[in-house]
Amino acid sequence: MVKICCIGAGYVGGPTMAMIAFKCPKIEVVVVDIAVARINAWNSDRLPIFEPGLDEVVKACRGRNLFFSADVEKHVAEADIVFVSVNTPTKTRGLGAGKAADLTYWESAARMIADVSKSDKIVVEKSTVPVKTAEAIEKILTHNNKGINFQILSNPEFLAEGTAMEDLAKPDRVLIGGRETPEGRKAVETLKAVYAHWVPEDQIITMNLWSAELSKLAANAILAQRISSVNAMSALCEATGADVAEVAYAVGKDSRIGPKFLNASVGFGGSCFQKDILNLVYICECNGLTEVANYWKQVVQINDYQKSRFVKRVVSSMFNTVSGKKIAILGFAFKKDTGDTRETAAIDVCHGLLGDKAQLSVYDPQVTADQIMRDLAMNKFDWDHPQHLQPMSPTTTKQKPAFIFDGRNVINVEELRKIGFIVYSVGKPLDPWVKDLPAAPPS
Ligand SMILES: NC(=O)C1=CN([C@@H]2O[C@H](COP(=O)(O)OP(=O)(O)OC[C@H]3O[C@@H](n4cnc5c(N)ncnc54)[C@H](O)[C@@H]3O)[C@@H](O)[C@H]2O)C=CC1
Ligand SMILES: O=C(O)[C@H]1O[C@H](OP(=O)(O)OP(=O)(O)OC[C@H]2O[C@@H](n3ccc(=O)[nH]c3=O)[C@H](O)[C@@H]2O)[C@H](O)[C@@H](O)[C@@H]1O
Repeated sequence: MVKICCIGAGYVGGPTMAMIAFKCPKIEVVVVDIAVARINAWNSDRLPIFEPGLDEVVKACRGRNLFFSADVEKHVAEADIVFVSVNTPTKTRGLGAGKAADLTYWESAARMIADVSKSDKIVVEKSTVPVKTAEAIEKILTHNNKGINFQILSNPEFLAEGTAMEDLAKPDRVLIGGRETPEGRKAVETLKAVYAHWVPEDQIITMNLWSAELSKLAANAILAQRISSVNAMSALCEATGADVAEVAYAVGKDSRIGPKFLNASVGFGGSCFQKDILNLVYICECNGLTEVANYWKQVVQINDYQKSRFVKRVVSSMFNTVSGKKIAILGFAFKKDTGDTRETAAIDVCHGLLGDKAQLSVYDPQVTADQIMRDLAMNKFDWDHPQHLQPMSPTTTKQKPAFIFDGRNVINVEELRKIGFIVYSVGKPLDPWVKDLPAAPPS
């Protein structure tokens, strides 16, 4: 029986391994993590992450051929294939801070694999990593040469949160990169055989290691670029009376472009798009490709612009101040069907509004109040200007007129206008109220 161990029981490790166990009953899969609370949650009735369809798959396999354990070293030592699915966040300090990927977690996982291994292993990069990481990992693994053969494969993950189980069950493609040596090719075939249990062979693409590593960064950069492109258009739509949904529909009908990922929004969020593009920017800079780096940087800059544009719309619509005004924020996670708040646009929007002293009530069915408070904790209360000393205008106490600002274009504008709301929707023809206000007043 092939034994798989996955280091990292997060949004990728958990669902991915659950799907492998589900589709391959003869393979034993153990997901390990240093976060004991997370492992306990995976072993409980309340899984640590919310994903539609995940509960059912975990329940079908847990205790059969799917296990969650905090005994990291034991299960790594016993495995034939070790997936590494640890976090690779943006570095916050040192060389490349604010851009480069922080590979601390990856490196410590690799050192541990090297230390505890007593048999040959295939080590699979599941985390999103800078191109050429496999070379560094190889060096770590073979540093204390104990006569053990390690083959490194790149097998980036393309699932999106909220649809992870669907994406895993029917992936557009599975990508495997390996060394172009007989041992490398053999390792690629071994991993391919795992996915071939449910993925058609022509959808399992194999290539060299560096192409596979870079393909992941490229895919995320191009997806995010589509959103920034349509969001840039949304600003022009508002200025001209065009409707971004109509424009996106017309553009997406071109079969060369396609309809997906053209929804204008308050900006993309999530743990990966921004981090992966910044990482790409850093890699370009390190390779002396300044123009290429600047090109991709612009995708993130437009995303930041879209978030601040949204906040400015809210503030300027409500008489240029939201101080003391009650604002309900519906939805806090970075997209629907997830409780993940990492890099959610809602944090920036809330910070922008809190900066102008708005009173926020935030609700999201998948996010706890504690989590929201933690995410917003960076705000400082303005002690010099206590709110109770500030005069309340009649409009702030009565809360009229009432406004709705739709950063997702999901509400029925006409119905809400009928019952008296002033409505702003990203990229849509402007409400007469908003129309005469500057799109982006000076901050
Ligand atoms: N979240 C997503 O939708 C996707 C994420 N990715 C990539 O997958 C990787 C993981 O992402 P997530 O699952 O979202 O992160 P996560 O933060 O949810 O999970 C990572 C887990 O690794 C554990 N960990 C860290 N160092 C460890 C060590 N040395 N030993 C054992 N456990 C360790 C952490 O405790 C954590 O539970 C990242 O590189 C990300 O870019 C790729 C595709 C989709
Ligand atoms: O590497 C990763 O982590 C993953 O990143 C994204 O997945 P994810 O971030 O989970 O979710 P998306 O559906 O891509 O949405 C990202 C953000 O873009 C926003 N978005 C998406 C689509 C769109 O048309 N408009 C738009 O604003 C979403 O609301 C969300 O805030 C990619 O879609 C996955 O393929 C990739 O594996």
